[in-house]
Amino acid sequence: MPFLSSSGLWIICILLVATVYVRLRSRSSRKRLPPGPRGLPVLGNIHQFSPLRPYLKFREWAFQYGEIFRIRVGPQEFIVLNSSDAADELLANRSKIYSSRVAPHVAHDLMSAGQRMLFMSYNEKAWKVSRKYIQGAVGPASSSMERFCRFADLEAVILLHDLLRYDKQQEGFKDGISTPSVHTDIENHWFSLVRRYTTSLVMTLTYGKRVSQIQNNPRVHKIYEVVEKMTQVAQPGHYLADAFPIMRKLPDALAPWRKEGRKLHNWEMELWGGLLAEQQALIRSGVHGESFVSAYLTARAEAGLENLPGRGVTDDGWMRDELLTYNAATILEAGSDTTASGIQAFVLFMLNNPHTLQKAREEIDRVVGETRLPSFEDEAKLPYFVACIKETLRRHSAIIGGVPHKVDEDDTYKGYFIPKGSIVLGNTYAIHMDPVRYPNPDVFTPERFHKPTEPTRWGSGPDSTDRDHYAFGWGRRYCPGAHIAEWSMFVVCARLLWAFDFRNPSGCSAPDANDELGTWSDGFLCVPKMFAVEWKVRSEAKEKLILQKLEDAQEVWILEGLSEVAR
Ligand code: HEM
Repeated sequence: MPFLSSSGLWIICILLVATVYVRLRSRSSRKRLPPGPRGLPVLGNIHQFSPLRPYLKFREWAFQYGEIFRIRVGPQEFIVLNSSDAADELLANRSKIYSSRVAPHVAHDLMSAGQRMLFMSYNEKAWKVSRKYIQGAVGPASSSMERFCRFADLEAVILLHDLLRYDKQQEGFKDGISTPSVHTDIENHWFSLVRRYTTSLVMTLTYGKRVSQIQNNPRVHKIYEVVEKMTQVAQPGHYLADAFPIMRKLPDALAPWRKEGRKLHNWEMELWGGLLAEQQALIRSGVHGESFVSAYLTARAEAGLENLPGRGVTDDGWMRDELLTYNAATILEAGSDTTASGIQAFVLFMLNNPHTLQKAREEIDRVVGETRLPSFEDEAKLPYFVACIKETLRRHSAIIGGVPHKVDEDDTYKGYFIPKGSIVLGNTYAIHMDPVRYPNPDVFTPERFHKPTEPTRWGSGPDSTDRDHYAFGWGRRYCPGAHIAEWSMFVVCARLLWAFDFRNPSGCSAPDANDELGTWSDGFLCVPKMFAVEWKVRSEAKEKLILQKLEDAQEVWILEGLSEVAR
């Protein structure tokens, strides 16, 4: 059978079968699908948008087709919702049937061995169990928020101190030597100091271990490498086997992605599995801090299940080791770069809008004064500053394109048929840039959210129809870490404004926040590219206070008995 040796012919056969399948399916459905651009047979619209920046094309199509449009990626139907009304109605009000996912085959089945909850279907027991525990560890319950606020308060002091020291190291800035506005080495850049803050925080909540230093810390850098790799591998269009399920039946010799996916699984498990094994050893030795994983392992051991290797959940709902380690990993991954980039984006918008920066700083100075740091308790008295954070999340949230959901049953919306199994995407970018809902959407305008006489309402309020923005998604897949993300942005950004006269180094101008391609990275996480900032402390008194708070923080770490994450 010489023809079988040609992978090209195999692929053609498969594509032909897929074409026939798609044609038959579309003929059998006489119902009215939403409008959308014409695509190619078999491939659909896959060639019409950049898989690394789909949100730009999706916004154009939103203008053209209105609040709902349909495209096809291979055989996969893709319904895009471009108004907050449509997204609220389907993804929130009808979330019982709109909360699944279409898992990318290579990223989920192979790289994650089916254990990454972000990709799991709504009806999977493993998702329900995972969601419950993650929500408990990082969600809005008062016990987790109390723990989070205690550690965030201390970690934010360390960040201030790191930036004080960082400024002193950047002699080039002070001498007026021009510094490139785009760096490639994150290791010694202030971006990594913000990453240290977010990663240490989620590491403490998850494993009871701190990250005191990010430089020369390959393990912590690897968390970011895994996120980068995973989001790249999961990108629609990256593998034909994701779009054409029939290709998954090919033998190993014709399916190079299979070997690659399994290799990636082993690579990431060196990190995640290592963290779990260390925690198990600590528990056995009786010396371990308070954390999500240690509390879970202790409870599981008390139920007589100390050793529970393997994947998934038991019949009575206990997570086996590999699912547990992936859930811990999910908190580390989802809670690190997203929040760090939110803080970096805030700094970028402040540098782009000096009058806003001045107004927010004046509010903070008025409420806080010189002799103490801004704290969580100041929130109600800082409505303009809170509005600046909301506007940052509206104008450019890290997951700018939204995370696709899948619908589990046939449905209709305003007369349009939405077939079961379609991917349904809340088009966050188009919604956030809707000129009716947000006049002059390109312009950074915190005033649109500034309501000084009303109590503070964060994006994470319970009612999705009454939200200021949609940076955290919708319905039953709504981001469980939204509260801690917003609170981190609150405490860190307030302290940055209070402590530093941050500005562009002389000879550099801030990157233009409206330059989508030049200033923001591409990919699933669309975050600011590195840019230079001079961190100049605003007064000696403030510097002294930061140094004193640093000593207090270090005493608390010792009292809490928090160990350091091994490098
Ligand atoms: C500014 C920071 C953050 C942003 C913009 C963000 C945004 C999002 C979005 C858009 C989703 C998908 C929602 C949907 O499918 O409708 C999501 C899911 C998720 N987020 Fe966040 N997030 C942030 C921070 C965090 C933090 C700090 C954590 C945890 C420590 C976290 C944990 C998760 C998890 C576990 C999911 C998956 C939920 C599921 O699939 O059921 N996120 N996030």
